[in-house]
Amino acid sequence: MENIVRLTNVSKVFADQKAVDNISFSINKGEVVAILGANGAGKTTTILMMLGLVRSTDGEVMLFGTRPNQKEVKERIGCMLQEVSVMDGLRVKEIISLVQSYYPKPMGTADLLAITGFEKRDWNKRTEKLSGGQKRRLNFALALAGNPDLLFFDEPTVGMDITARKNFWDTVKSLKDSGKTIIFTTHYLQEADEVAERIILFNHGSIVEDGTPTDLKNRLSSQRVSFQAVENVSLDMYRKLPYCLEAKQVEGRVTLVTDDADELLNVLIANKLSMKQIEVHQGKLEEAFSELAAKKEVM
Ligand SMILES: Nc1ncnc2c1ncn2[C@@H]1O[C@H](COP(=O)(O)OP(=O)(O)OP(=O)(O)O)[C@@H](O)[C@H]1O
Repeated sequence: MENIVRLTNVSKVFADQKAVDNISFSINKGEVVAILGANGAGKTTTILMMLGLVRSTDGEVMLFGTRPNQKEVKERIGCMLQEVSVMDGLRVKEIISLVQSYYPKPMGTADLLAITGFEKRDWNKRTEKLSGGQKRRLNFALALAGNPDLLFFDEPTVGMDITARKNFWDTVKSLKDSGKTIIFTTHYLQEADEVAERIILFNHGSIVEDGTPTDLKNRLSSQRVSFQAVENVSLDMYRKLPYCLEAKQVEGRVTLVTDDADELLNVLIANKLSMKQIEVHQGKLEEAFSELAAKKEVM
């Protein structure tokens, strides 16, 4: 597996503020990774260090086995940052062909149009005439113009409507399928849950969790097993079962809260409890985060 990003004991101090505190992680080719955390947790600073735009105070940041500020790295990365700023006075097609010209193997204009969903009639517009959504689309096109192997998106869907957001993430999935590595931040947890294969969770400059969305949900949130009770069994009986944390009943349907739904189902079956219409509900990422918030002051 080709290593694309490696951070080793990286810290960043701004004046008297420790923004990033001794973090380490590595990312392999083709991974789609979400960096999550509350405002000010250190996500953007970490991305800027990976882009070579901010120097770490301590530790080592390596991209493609070398320093991020090297030309051969810059030719392989693309980014869409939070601040939307594009050069005024140029037409969309001019700024795109300018950026394409910086790269040895840029993405073709037809592909860029198709991937970013730019309307051909907007291609001739001057950038200052673009709407907010069109400016974000232009930033997306500029991130892809060099046909990079590694893409960074810092809160890419802020200000996008629901359709634009869905199209954006569908595109990200197809970029992943074409072998690109993608790192993004978002405050929309559902996006991270649906798109990311891995979540790195920041809290006050440190990494507090690193795993798949399912890992995080299993580790941090409770699952529920619910069923239609066939026999009249008291809730206290369920509460005494191993792996059952809580039991409640609404209109004949029993819901058991558990930290291991598989084991609890085994126990229910071993106890020959008759059940109909069994459902297992996994916790949501929001619940996992609330649980962490209670424990570690995250989000
Ligand atoms: N250039 C800077 N100078 C001084 N302090 C900074 C600078 N950039 C970031 N910080 C501070 O570092 C901390 C981490 O900021 P960062 O922007 O990395 O957080 P974030 O997780 O991206 O937050 P958000 O979700 O709000 O974008 C914050 O306390 C912030 O005020």
